[in-house]
Amino acid sequence: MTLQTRRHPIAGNWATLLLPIADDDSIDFTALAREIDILIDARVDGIYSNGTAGEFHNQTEAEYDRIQEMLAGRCQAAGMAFVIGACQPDPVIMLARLRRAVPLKPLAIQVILPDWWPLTNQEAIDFLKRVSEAADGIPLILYNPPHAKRVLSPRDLSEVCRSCPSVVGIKLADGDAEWYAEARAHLSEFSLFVPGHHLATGMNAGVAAGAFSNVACLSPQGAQAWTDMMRTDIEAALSIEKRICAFMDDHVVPFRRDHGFSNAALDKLLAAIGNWGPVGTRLRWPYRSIDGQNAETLRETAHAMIPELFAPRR
Ligand SMILES: CC(=O)N[C@H]1[C@H]([C@H](O)[C@H](O)CO)O[C@](O)(C(=O)O)C[C@@H]1O
Repeated sequence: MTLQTRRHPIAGNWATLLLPIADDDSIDFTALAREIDILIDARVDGIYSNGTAGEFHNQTEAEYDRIQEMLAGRCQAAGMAFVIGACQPDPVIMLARLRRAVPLKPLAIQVILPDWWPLTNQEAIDFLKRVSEAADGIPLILYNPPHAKRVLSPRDLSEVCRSCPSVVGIKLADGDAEWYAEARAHLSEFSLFVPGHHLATGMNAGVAAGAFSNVACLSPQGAQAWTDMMRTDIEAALSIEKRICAFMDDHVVPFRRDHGFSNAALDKLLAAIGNWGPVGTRLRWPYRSIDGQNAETLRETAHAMIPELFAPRR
């Protein structure tokens, strides 16, 4: 694979699977199947499992298998692109999850760097090399979230990923103008995935290929229309982004900043505000969930601030 060809066509608006959790803390697989079908009908660019919002860090191996088989089966039947998250803080479990994802033939597999003791760059390279071999030709996306034990700079990411040709994309948090300049300098050969609410900025900067997106949590179909708009009218998309960011800053981020809720709790709140499918706000023990009543209150605010995300499909 040459530097020019590594940028994989995988791009655009990716909707995350959020786990419907029943009162007894079990996963409601009937609701999960319905959720997948709704996302397929929303005609998003793709669906992915087991990001942070999909609570990959809090499920059994049997549950992991059942989620991935359900996603793969329904997406393949509908011709919908899908990505599997094999992410797990423990490298041995992560490698085993990846091996079980390979036969399901996802478009790509997401992994994180092992996340208990932080890896050196050389250890990260060794990890990605073994993972690449096990992936058997399926492209990899490295997920380096802002809350990782080690958040790598664009320069370090380039050093780590360059020698592993299977790594075609990186999902990360973006930053200021200096970060964008560094990303342009070091990471142009990779497909970069930025936070959903910064996608127009990332695309306008020529840096982002897409997002595994919190905006899709709020409205899968609205996020898709907004993403499509970026290709035809970036100025209009940027102006919508300003209002999305204002909504997040004023009404969603305070749950984390002031009350300590997790990112997954925020993403589930967004889905409950959007009210598009059978996803409640409940997270699995021991994580705290945001009371669903907040979604009822914030729905009107979201519709007033960003009506474009809730407009019926044209
Ligand atoms: C703000 C935002 O878009 N958050 C999204 C993040 C970011 O894309 C990622 O952390 C890179 O910053 O990915 C997820 O957590 C995920 O993996 O489940 C979904 C979540 O909605």
